[in-house]
Amino acid sequence: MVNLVALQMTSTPHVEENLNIVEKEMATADIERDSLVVLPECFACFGGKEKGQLAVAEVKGDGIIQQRLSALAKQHQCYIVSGTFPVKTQNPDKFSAACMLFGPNGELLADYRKIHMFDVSVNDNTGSYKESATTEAGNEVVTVRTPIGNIGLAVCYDVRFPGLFSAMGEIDILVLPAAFTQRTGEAHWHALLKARAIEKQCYVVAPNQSGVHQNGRETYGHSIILSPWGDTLGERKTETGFVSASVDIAERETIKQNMPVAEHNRFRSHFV
Ligand SMILES: O=C(O)CNC(=O)[C@H](CS)NC(=O)CCC(=O)C(=O)O
Repeated sequence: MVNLVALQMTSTPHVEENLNIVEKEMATADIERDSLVVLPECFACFGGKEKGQLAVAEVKGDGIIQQRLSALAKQHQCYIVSGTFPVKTQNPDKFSAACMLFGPNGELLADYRKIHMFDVSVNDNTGSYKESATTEAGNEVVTVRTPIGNIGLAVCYDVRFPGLFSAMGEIDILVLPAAFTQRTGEAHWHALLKARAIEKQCYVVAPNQSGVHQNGRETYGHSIILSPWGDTLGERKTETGFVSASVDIAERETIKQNMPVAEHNRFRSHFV
C-alpha cells in the first residue's frame, strides 16, 4: 500500500513562514515511511508584490527551499513533491515554476517546470492573469519511476491540456499541485481532475491553495485524491491541512484489464 498525501495551504508572500507551516503540519501528522506528500503550487511564496516570487527565486540545487524540503523528506523518510517554487533562469526578469520530487534520502528525483502559462481573464476580483509576465514556461514532459510507482508531474493550468498527459505515457500516480482560482475551481476543478484520473486510469493527488491571500486573490481549496476509476478517496474543502488516502497501486491492473483504453487508443502514435 502507498500513502498519498496532499497538503492544502493559504500561502503568504513569505518563504520562511510558509516553510514553517509545512514543517509544522508534517510534524503533527503521522506521515508514514515512503508516503508521497504533495505541496500546492506556489507553496513557498504566493502573491505579495507583483514580482514577489522573482525576489525569492533560487538557483537550482542551491537554495533554502530545496535544502529544507530535502531535509524534510529525509527526516520523515518520505517522498515530497515541492508544489512549485521560483527558480532563477537566464532571464533576470523571469523565474521558472519548479516542481521537484525529493526521495526518502533527500535526493532530488525529478524537476518539472510548469509548461502552460495562465494568461487568461477570469471574472473574479483579480480579473486578468498574466503568468508569462514573470514565469518562463517549461518545455519538458517529466515522469519518474520510483519504488512506489511511476509518477507524472503537472501543475495547475496544465490540467486543461490532455496532450501533456498522453505524452506522459504509462503512469501510476499523477501529482498536480495547484493554485486554482475560486471562480474556475467552482466551474472546472473536479471535472478536469476526474477526467485525468479516468483517462489515465491512475491515482491523482491534487493539493490546491485555499482561501483569500494577502494580495486579495481567492483560491478554491478542495484539495483532492482520486482513484483510477475517478472516485474521490479524500477531499479537504477549506483551511490548511492534509488530506490522505492509503492505496494499492496494483488496483490499476484490474481496471486496465477490464477496460484497456491505452491499447484501444487509436491516436497513441500522435504523442509517444
Ligand atoms: O502567480 C501566483 O502568485 C501563483 N500562481 C498562480 O496562481 C497560477 C498562475 S497565475 N494560477 C493558475 O495557474 C490558475 C489556473 C486556474 O485556476 C485554472 O486553470 O482555472
